[in-house]
Amino acid sequence: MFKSNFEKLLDKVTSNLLLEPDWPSTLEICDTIRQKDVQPKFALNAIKKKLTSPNPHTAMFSLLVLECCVKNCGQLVHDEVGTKPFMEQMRETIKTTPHENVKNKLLELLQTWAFAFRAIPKYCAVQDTVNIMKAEGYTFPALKESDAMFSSDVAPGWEDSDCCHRCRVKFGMVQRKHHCRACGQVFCAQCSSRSCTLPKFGIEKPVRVCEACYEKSQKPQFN
Ligand SMILES: O=P(O)(O)O[C@@H]1[C@H](O)[C@H](OP(=O)(O)O)[C@@H](O)[C@H](O)[C@H]1O
Ligand SMILES: [Zn+2]
Ligand SMILES: [Zn+2]
Repeated sequence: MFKSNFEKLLDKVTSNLLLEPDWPSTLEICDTIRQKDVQPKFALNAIKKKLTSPNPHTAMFSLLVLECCVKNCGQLVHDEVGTKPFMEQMRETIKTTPHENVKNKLLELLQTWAFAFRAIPKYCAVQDTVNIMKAEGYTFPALKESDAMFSSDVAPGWEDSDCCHRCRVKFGMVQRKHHCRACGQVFCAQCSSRSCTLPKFGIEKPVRVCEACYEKSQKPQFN
């Protein structure tokens, strides 16, 4: 029977023959969702089905796929995961899974998502679910705030101007233009002499940024 690229990839990364996660294929799954080769609802239902597998590897690997999709596919996936029905199914899985590591990982994920979505009212079902489960006596692991950084954004396009966005010096033969990769504005060399990584844009190597964006990068912050 015909299997889409997404389904083939999902079978591959949740195979009980895998000894460790197949991250390249897992990220490829995120790409199929982001470029809309597969509907998020369909993809998440397929992942949820694998989550209830009696095989511990399949169940755990499908949970890692879910984690990766929430981190990398942005609103496309958040709009499904942040709903009451999805949260009900996660609660049910925690209550019924025979796999202790799956239960613990799912508790960790619910808490991370609740923190990441704390300022987004439409996803309040996540925090509500955490609150209900705490009231039911479930203990959640310590929150690792760094896990709550989702890189679903892309870096902004570059602006143009005849003067520096920060100090207003005019550009010319000597005073050259430079662009901040974080805000896309144009600056003189002195106002954009810093560099840093931009994980939220998937930029893992240090790139040129302006003073203001550099200062912001030094403080913890989430979307
Ligand atoms: O080398 P120049 O001729 O000044 O050209 C500038 C550099 O390529 C800058 O790269 P950078 O931001 O990495 O410095 C770029 O941001 C500007 O838009 C260009 O005008
Ligand atoms: Zn300047
Ligand atoms: Zn900037």
